[in-house]
Amino acid sequence: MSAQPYDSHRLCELAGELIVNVRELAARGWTPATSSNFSQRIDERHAAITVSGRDKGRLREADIMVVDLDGAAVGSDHRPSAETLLHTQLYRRSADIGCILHTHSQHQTVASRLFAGAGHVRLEGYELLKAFAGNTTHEAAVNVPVLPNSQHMPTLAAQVDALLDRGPLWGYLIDGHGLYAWGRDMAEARRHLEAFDFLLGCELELARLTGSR
Ligand SMILES: CSCCC(=O)C(=O)COP(=O)(O)O
Ligand SMILES: [Zn+2]
Repeated sequence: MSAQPYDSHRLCELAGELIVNVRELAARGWTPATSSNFSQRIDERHAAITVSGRDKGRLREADIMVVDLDGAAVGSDHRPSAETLLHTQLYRRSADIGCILHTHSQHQTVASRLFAGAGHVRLEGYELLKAFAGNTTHEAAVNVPVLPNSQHMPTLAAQVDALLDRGPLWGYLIDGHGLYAWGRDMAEARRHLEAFDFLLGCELELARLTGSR
């Protein structure tokens, strides 16, 4: 029997962390109807990712599989997330990215619709902007890009690559779809995801109260 081409202890640890965190996010209603996908980097060539179509609220070890950074399944007959390329492109692009969280919360989805025309949501003046790694002041604005939705992952991946060429990025929205957020590890990715969701909720509420959109 050939050994796995990755550290299986590390996979076990990462899978356990994914299960706990994904279930918590699902309990908030951020992963409706089997939507959303989640991954963690195992090493420079492999990532653990959710199997396509699984109920993220009941995630268990069998719902997590390994892919290489081209998105091909490693040692599994399951189909990885339909959006695997959006994960692997980020792992390929930066060795600093260790965890990627994609959710479909109502804030994320409604904000993506409302701001699709503008192409981004400008987050400015919030103390919580300091939640984003490297942001030391509430004075720095963060633009969350909104990409047109597509079922063609290479099209989306090319747009994300172009955004990354322009400067630091912690996440992006896809119109009518949801949010991708990432970080060095689960804790940082989750902090970014939660900050985005909260701040998008603030923008929606402000738009409602002021009738500005
Ligand atoms: C029913 S949700 C449609 C697909 C999607 O957007 C998603 O996040 C889940 O896809 P996966 O293949 O990762 O289950
Ligand atoms: Zn999705």
